Amino acid sequence: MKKRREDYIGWDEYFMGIALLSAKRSKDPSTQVGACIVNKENKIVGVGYNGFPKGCSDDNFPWDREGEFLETKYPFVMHAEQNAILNSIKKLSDCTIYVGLFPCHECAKSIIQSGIKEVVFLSDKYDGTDSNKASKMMFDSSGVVYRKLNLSEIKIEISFKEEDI
Ligand SMILES: O=c1[nH]c(=O)n([C@H]2C[C@H](O)[C@@H](COP(=O)(O)O)O2)cc1CO
Ligand SMILES: [Zn+2]
Repeated sequence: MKKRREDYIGWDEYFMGIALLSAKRSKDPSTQVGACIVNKENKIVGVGYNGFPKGCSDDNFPWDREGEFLETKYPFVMHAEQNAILNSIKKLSDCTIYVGLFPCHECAKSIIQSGIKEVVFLSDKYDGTDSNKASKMMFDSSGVVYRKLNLSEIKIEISFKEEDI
Protein backbone atom coordinates (compact mmCIF):
# COMPACT_ATOMS: atom_id res chain seq x y z
CA MET A 1 0.00 0.00 0.00
CA LYS A 2 1.38 3.40 -0.97
CA LYS A 3 1.84 5.76 2.02
CA ARG A 4 0.80 9.41 2.03
CA ARG A 5 3.44 12.07 1.33
CA GLU A 6 4.93 13.56 4.49
CA ASP A 7 5.78 17.14 3.49
CA TYR A 8 2.23 18.47 3.17
CA ILE A 9 1.51 21.77 4.94
CA GLY A 10 -0.51 22.08 8.17
CA TRP A 11 -3.65 24.17 8.65
CA ASP A 12 -1.74 27.18 10.07
CA GLU A 13 0.65 27.24 7.12
CA TYR A 14 -2.22 26.77 4.67
CA PHE A 15 -4.40 29.61 5.99
CA MET A 16 -1.50 31.99 6.62
CA GLY A 17 -0.25 31.10 3.13
CA ILE A 18 -3.61 32.19 1.70
CA ALA A 19 -3.39 35.44 3.69
CA LEU A 20 0.10 36.05 2.27
CA LEU A 21 -0.99 35.20 -1.28
CA SER A 22 -3.91 37.65 -0.90
CA ALA A 23 -1.41 40.32 0.20
CA LYS A 24 0.27 39.96 -3.20
CA ARG A 25 -2.81 41.70 -4.65
CA SER A 26 -2.12 44.84 -2.59
CA LYS A 27 -0.90 47.89 -4.46
CA ASP A 28 0.50 49.57 -1.34
CA PRO A 29 4.19 50.13 -2.15
CA SER A 30 5.33 49.91 1.48
CA THR A 31 3.17 47.40 3.39
CA GLN A 32 1.12 44.60 1.87
CA VAL A 33 -1.26 42.88 4.29
CA GLY A 34 -3.56 39.92 3.64
CA ALA A 35 -6.18 38.28 5.83
CA CYS A 36 -8.02 34.95 5.72
CA ILE A 37 -10.99 34.14 7.96
CA VAL A 38 -11.66 30.50 8.77
CA ASN A 39 -14.52 28.84 10.63
CA LYS A 40 -14.46 25.98 13.15
CA GLU A 41 -14.76 23.45 10.31
CA ASN A 42 -11.56 24.79 8.74
CA LYS A 43 -13.56 26.34 5.92
CA ILE A 44 -12.49 29.71 4.54
CA VAL A 45 -15.31 32.25 4.86
CA GLY A 46 -13.53 35.48 3.85
CA VAL A 47 -10.29 36.86 2.41
CA GLY A 48 -9.03 40.40 1.87
CA TYR A 49 -6.03 42.68 1.44
CA ASN A 50 -5.33 46.37 1.95
CA GLY A 51 -6.46 48.71 -0.80
CA PHE A 52 -8.61 51.70 -1.64
CA PRO A 53 -12.42 51.36 -1.60
CA LYS A 54 -14.37 50.60 -4.77
CA GLY A 55 -14.45 53.58 -7.11
CA CYS A 56 -11.40 55.18 -5.46
CA SER A 57 -8.78 54.65 -8.11
CA ASP A 58 -5.07 54.43 -7.47
CA ASP A 59 -4.77 56.99 -10.27
CA ASN A 60 -6.46 59.62 -8.05
CA PHE A 61 -5.56 58.60 -4.51
CA PRO A 62 -2.06 58.74 -3.03
CA TRP A 63 0.05 55.91 -1.62
CA ASP A 64 2.26 58.37 0.32
CA ARG A 65 3.02 57.76 4.00
CA GLU A 66 4.01 61.32 4.81
CA GLY A 67 2.65 64.80 4.18
CA GLU A 68 -0.69 66.51 4.78
CA PHE A 69 -3.27 63.94 6.01
CA LEU A 70 -5.32 64.14 2.81
CA GLU A 71 -2.18 63.69 0.73
CA THR A 72 -1.40 60.35 2.38
CA LYS A 73 -2.99 56.90 2.00
CA TYR A 74 -4.13 56.76 5.64
CA PRO A 75 -7.62 58.32 5.42
CA PHE A 76 -8.47 56.23 2.34
CA VAL A 77 -6.99 52.77 2.60
CA MET A 78 -9.16 49.83 3.68
CA HIS A 79 -7.29 47.42 5.90
CA ALA A 80 -7.01 43.74 4.99
CA GLU A 81 -8.98 42.63 8.04
CA GLN A 82 -11.84 45.04 7.30
CA ASN A 83 -12.01 43.83 3.69
CA ALA A 84 -11.95 40.18 4.76
CA ILE A 85 -14.81 40.80 7.22
CA LEU A 86 -16.88 42.71 4.67
CA ASN A 87 -16.17 40.13 1.93
CA SER A 88 -17.15 37.20 4.15
CA ILE A 89 -20.05 35.01 3.19
CA LYS A 90 -21.09 33.55 6.54
CA LYS A 91 -21.59 34.53 10.16
CA LEU A 92 -18.18 35.01 11.76
CA SER A 93 -18.91 33.90 15.32
CA ASP A 94 -16.15 31.65 16.66
CA CYS A 95 -14.02 32.14 13.56
CA THR A 96 -10.26 32.65 13.41
CA ILE A 97 -8.60 35.40 11.38
CA TYR A 98 -5.14 34.78 9.91
CA VAL A 99 -3.40 38.07 9.13
CA GLY A 100 0.21 38.92 8.26
CA LEU A 101 0.33 41.97 10.54
CA PHE A 102 -1.14 42.32 14.05
CA PRO A 103 -4.43 44.28 13.71
CA CYS A 104 -4.65 48.01 14.40
CA HIS A 105 -7.20 49.34 16.92
CA GLU A 106 -9.83 50.02 14.23
CA CYS A 107 -9.59 46.49 12.85
CA ALA A 108 -9.55 45.11 16.40
CA LYS A 109 -12.97 46.70 17.00
CA SER A 110 -14.39 45.21 13.79
CA ILE A 111 -12.89 41.80 14.63
CA ILE A 112 -14.46 41.80 18.09
CA GLN A 113 -17.86 42.96 16.88
CA SER A 114 -17.93 40.42 14.05
CA GLY A 115 -17.66 37.57 16.59
CA ILE A 116 -14.18 36.40 15.54
CA LYS A 117 -12.58 34.72 18.57
CA GLU A 118 -8.95 34.20 17.54
CA VAL A 119 -6.29 36.26 15.76
CA VAL A 120 -3.24 34.51 14.28
CA PHE A 121 -0.46 36.77 13.00
CA LEU A 122 3.15 36.68 11.78
CA SER A 123 4.48 40.19 12.44
CA ASP A 124 3.84 42.55 15.33
CA LYS A 125 6.03 45.31 13.95
CA TYR A 126 3.92 48.07 15.52
CA ASP A 127 4.14 46.51 19.03
CA GLY A 128 4.28 49.24 21.68
CA THR A 129 2.42 51.90 19.67
CA ASP A 130 -0.79 53.29 21.16
CA SER A 131 -2.90 51.69 18.41
CA ASN A 132 -1.32 48.30 19.08
CA LYS A 133 -1.79 48.69 22.85
CA ALA A 134 -5.45 49.62 22.34
CA SER A 135 -5.99 46.48 20.21
CA LYS A 136 -4.50 44.28 22.91
CA MET A 137 -6.52 45.97 25.68
CA MET A 138 -9.75 45.36 23.75
CA PHE A 139 -8.87 41.78 22.74
CA ASP A 140 -7.93 40.92 26.35
CA SER A 141 -11.11 42.48 27.70
CA SER A 142 -13.42 40.77 25.22
CA GLY A 143 -11.78 37.33 25.28
CA VAL A 144 -10.34 37.37 21.76
CA VAL A 145 -7.14 35.33 21.89
CA TYR A 146 -4.13 36.10 19.70
CA ARG A 147 -1.09 34.04 18.85
CA LYS A 148 2.04 34.66 16.81
CA LEU A 149 3.09 32.03 14.30
CA ASN A 150 6.76 31.34 13.90
CA LEU A 151 6.99 29.96 10.40
CA SER A 152 10.20 31.72 9.44
CA GLU A 153 11.75 28.41 8.36
CA ILE A 154 9.01 27.85 5.80
CA LYS A 155 9.25 29.05 2.24
CA ILE A 156 6.65 27.92 -0.27
CA GLU A 157 7.21 28.42 -3.98
CA ILE A 158 4.26 28.28 -6.34
CA SER A 159 4.84 27.49 -9.96
CA PHE A 160 2.21 28.23 -12.60
CA LYS A 161 4.03 26.18 -15.21
CA GLU A 162 1.75 23.71 -16.92
CA GLU A 163 4.31 20.93 -16.60
CA ASP A 164 4.55 21.44 -12.81
CA ILE A 165 0.85 20.70 -12.21
O1 LIG B 1 -3.86 45.99 10.70
C1 LIG B 1 -3.49 46.51 9.64
N1 LIG B 1 -4.00 46.07 8.44
C2 LIG B 1 -3.69 46.64 7.24
O2 LIG B 1 -4.18 46.25 6.20
N2 LIG B 1 -2.79 47.71 7.26
C3 LIG B 1 -2.44 48.34 6.00
C4 LIG B 1 -2.84 49.78 5.88
C5 LIG B 1 -1.74 50.36 5.05
O3 LIG B 1 -2.05 50.16 3.67
C6 LIG B 1 -0.54 49.53 5.43
C7 LIG B 1 0.33 50.15 6.53
O4 LIG B 1 1.14 51.08 5.94
P1 LIG B 1 2.50 51.59 6.59
O5 LIG B 1 3.20 50.34 7.20
O6 LIG B 1 3.22 52.14 5.42
O7 LIG B 1 2.11 52.59 7.64
O8 LIG B 1 -1.03 48.30 5.92
C8 LIG B 1 -2.25 48.16 8.42
C9 LIG B 1 -2.55 47.60 9.61
C10 LIG B 1 -1.96 48.16 10.87
O9 LIG B 1 -1.53 47.23 11.73
ZN1 LIG C 1 -6.39 47.93 10.71
